[in-house]
Amino acid sequence: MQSNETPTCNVSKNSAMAKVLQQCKLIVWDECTMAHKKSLEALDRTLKDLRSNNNRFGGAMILLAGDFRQTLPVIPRSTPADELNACLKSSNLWKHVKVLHLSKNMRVELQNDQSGNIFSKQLIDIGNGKFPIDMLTGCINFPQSFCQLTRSKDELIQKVFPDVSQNYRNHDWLSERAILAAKNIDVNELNFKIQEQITGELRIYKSVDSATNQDDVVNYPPEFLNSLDLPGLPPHNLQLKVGSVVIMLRNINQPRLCNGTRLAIKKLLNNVIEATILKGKYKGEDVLIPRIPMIPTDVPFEFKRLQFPVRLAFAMTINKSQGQSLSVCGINLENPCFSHGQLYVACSRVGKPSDLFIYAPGNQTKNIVYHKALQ
Ligand SMILES: Nc1ncnc2c1ncn2[C@@H]1O[C@H](COP(=O)(O)OP(=O)(O)OP(=O)(O)O)[C@@H](O)[C@H]1O
Repeated sequence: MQSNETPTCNVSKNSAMAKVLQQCKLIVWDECTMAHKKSLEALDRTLKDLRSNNNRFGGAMILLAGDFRQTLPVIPRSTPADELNACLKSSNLWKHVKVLHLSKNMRVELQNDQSGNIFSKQLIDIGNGKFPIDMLTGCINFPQSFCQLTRSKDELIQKVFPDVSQNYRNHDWLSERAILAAKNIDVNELNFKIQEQITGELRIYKSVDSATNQDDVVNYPPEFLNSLDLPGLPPHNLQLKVGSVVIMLRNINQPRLCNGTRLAIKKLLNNVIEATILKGKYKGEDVLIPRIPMIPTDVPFEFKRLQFPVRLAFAMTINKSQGQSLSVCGINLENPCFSHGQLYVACSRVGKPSDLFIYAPGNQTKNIVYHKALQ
């Protein structure tokens, strides 16, 4: 998608994708609250053009699935107003959306746990910004009935990944647990700590970074580019062990290897990583991951990083976890949530309080909800 005012999708008229888009009757767009309004508007323009039909979306029906209590588009260095302005509800197309409600939390219901009713009500209260706030601190206190509180990060790791040095070989065990945090800095620290507990040789892959524009080469030397750790981009210094969990950062072979797929490392070779898919339809399949060039979009100049498109994923950011179900979930709130819906997304990955472990200094934290997003 281009970054101008009226972008279209990058689909040429003769491509296989164009054929699918011309013939389909229904397009399902999941996790729509995270989408930028311009991406939906780009789809509208593209479908009109490809289908030679001036009706909305070229006459196709679009099913948007999502919950506006969850996170909004990520806009670097933005204000709440920027995020609200970027979300689908601010698009001219929104007035044509017919809203249908789902009322049961199936993730909770499936657990058949006696805490179910209270837990799903507590989750909804967090999502709606109705959870009682301590007037002195502006924070919420976690009641005993809501989660298992831990006293330290080490205890959090121990509760979510008990005996990881033995259990990591069991892919079912590994696939159903993760620790979440709002910021990458906390996620990285947790990942290093957990990977340290796995035996085996640490393999280091350094990326090759270069400015793409010849005029920028002298201003942005490789050492500077190497020092940049950007969200959505693998690190320059990628340190992995066999058995570690990683997450894909790009779609390289859909539908098997998509942005967000979690895998366990099987072999760390010089030019390729072999890994096993942990969840979903292709669970258990071994795949090969090559190094690919990646160009980040949120820096004021263009540069390219040649690296394996993966990050460690024993821990991941709350935004990355949206859409996933977990059997055991840890949340590190040392740095509190900083944007709409993050606490609700994090707490609602599991179906019962005994599977939710939280580390929050003072047992309290901020719950950020933009009420305008819920109207
Ligand atoms: N109608 C249903 N009957 C039985 N199980 C269901 C039903 N709907 C959902 N589930 C189960 O509930 C869990 C959560 O479902 P799903 O991931 O589709 O929810 P979601 O609304 O997309 O959640 P989120 O957006 O918070 O990630 C899954 O394990 C799914 O299989």
